[in-house]
Amino acid sequence: MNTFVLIRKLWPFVRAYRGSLALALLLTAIGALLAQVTPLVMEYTVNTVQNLLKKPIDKQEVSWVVSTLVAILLAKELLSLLVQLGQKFLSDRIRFRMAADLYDYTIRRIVSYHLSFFALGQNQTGKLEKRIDKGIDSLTKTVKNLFVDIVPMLANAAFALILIYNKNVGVGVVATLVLPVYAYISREQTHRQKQIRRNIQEIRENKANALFGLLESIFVVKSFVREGYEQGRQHDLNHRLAENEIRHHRTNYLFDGLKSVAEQLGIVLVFVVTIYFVLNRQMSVGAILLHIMLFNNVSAPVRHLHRIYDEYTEALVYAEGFFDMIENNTYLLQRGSLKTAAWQGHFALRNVDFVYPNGKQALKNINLELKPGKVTALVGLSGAGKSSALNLLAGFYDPTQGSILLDGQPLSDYDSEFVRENVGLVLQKNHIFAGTVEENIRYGKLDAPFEEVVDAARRASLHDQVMQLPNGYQTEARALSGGQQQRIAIARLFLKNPPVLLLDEPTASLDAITTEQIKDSLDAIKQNRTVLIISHNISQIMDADQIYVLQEGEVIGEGTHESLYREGGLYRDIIDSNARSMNLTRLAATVLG
Ligand SMILES: Nc1ncnc2c1ncn2[C@@H]1O[C@H](COP(=O)(O)OP(=O)(O)OP(=O)(O)O)[C@@H](O)[C@H]1O
Repeated sequence: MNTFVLIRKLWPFVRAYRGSLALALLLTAIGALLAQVTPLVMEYTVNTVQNLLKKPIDKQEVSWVVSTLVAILLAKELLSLLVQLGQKFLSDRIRFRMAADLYDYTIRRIVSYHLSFFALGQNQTGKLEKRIDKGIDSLTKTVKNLFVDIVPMLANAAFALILIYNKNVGVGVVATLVLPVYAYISREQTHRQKQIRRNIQEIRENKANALFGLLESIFVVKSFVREGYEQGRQHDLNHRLAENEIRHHRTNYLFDGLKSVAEQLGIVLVFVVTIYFVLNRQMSVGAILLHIMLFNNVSAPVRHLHRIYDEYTEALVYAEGFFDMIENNTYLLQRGSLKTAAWQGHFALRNVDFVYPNGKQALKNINLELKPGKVTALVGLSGAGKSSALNLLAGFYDPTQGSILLDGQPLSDYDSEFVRENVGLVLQKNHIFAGTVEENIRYGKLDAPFEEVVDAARRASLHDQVMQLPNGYQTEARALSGGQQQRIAIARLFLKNPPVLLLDEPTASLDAITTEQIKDSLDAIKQNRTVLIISHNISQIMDADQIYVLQEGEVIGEGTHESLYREGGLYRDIIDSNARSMNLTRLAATVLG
């Protein structure tokens, strides 16, 4: 990414603050002019003092000259202070507000992406978090550097150079000569740092991700006594980062030293040339002080310019990853605008192939239908592609080949929010947010009164257990057991009350009695809805109106429980295994007597 592209991408975010920017630039010009006052006053002082020394001391004249100079210097300092305060205030306002806008925009973009975006290795939680944070931080710094720091510095250096040239072209040329040397050293420095910076960025992302992973899996780490192994993995990353940081800093010190030499050389040259003119009586003694101070006004900003350039090149590296992430239209849900009141909820997959972003083909030439008001079940061994099919129906992913129809129209023609509003999901791993039980259930219907939340919890066989908790519905939901969390997800679904239900192992982590209660509740809300259920629990499968048997991503059988069982094959094997694992003979003998 180059500067032009970066400014073009940043401009939409900066535009809102163009008034503040213009004001900051105005203050900049005033500040740069003020910075030249001191050298001029010093030149005048030296020359005046020299003239005063040539004649007998006139106390009145001396005190007038001294008080005037003190007044000018104090007034200049006061004005400079006000200008700097104004600049800092404006710069902070632009920076922090723009950071907030960038965060808003990033969140809006990211939550609208397809799940396939989050399935990519480079987009794991920790890495994304680091990229967003570092990206926004670098960009806001860049705006401050570009619009608030660089311009004042350049203005200051330019005004000082103009003044030097105005005084003497020879001294001006000497002062200017140092600049290309400076620029060359800075460019070399940046060039050498580029790859190191990329390494640092990559390691930082991996480190954040590894730390997230470690904290998330702390139970597994402890149960397998893998503390030492995990420490080793973190240690490698930390040390690789440390080595790169050391190389980065070492290069900086070296080049900073070179630049300091160039600057000192400049001062010596300006000094020598000015002395030459002074001794030839072409300049006053005050010119020595004036030129040295003006040269300082040229070199000081240039010295800072490198810091800015440095931060800027770092920002370019981070900006690249950041904009790649927030401008990724490939993962934006491309959906139409269709919304229909005559919703039937008839879904159909037609010759659907689906390949995950990592290249794994999960579905091959799938044809299946979810009929309105009917219960459809997907059965198959682990990894057969059942959840993948459900993900496609929920619109989380798009098929690689083939089409998904909803009431005869391609699913992609529908407004995606409209479809998701009408579809309720209970997944294998139901995410419970940080928050109370009440907040987590209410997520199904944000404006639901408390009574409705309680009613949903009752239907999900959760209410009684919640009431036994010391803080009832105000208990932190993540502190509940796996089965209780599963029921929070089911209560959430009851509250949402959608016409289509997609259930992936809805009772996976529940005990037998709760499973039966939930089954009854689900049976009650299944009436007149389109339902898809995936379950390894045969009692939930047998009642389905239509069952599809999946094997290695393909539909290998369809029908009712009875017809599929008669056909034999995988379905029969699954049912028989289920029956055997339940030890049906003994169970029947004890239960039925
Ligand atoms: N996010 C993913 N990225 C890549 N491959 C995936 C992803 N999710 C699933 N797969 C792969 O796709 C195939 C089908 O997985 P899927 O989860 O659909 O199976 P399933 O029938 O639901 O299995 P289970 O009964 O164990 O839940 C598997 O081989 C799995 O490894």
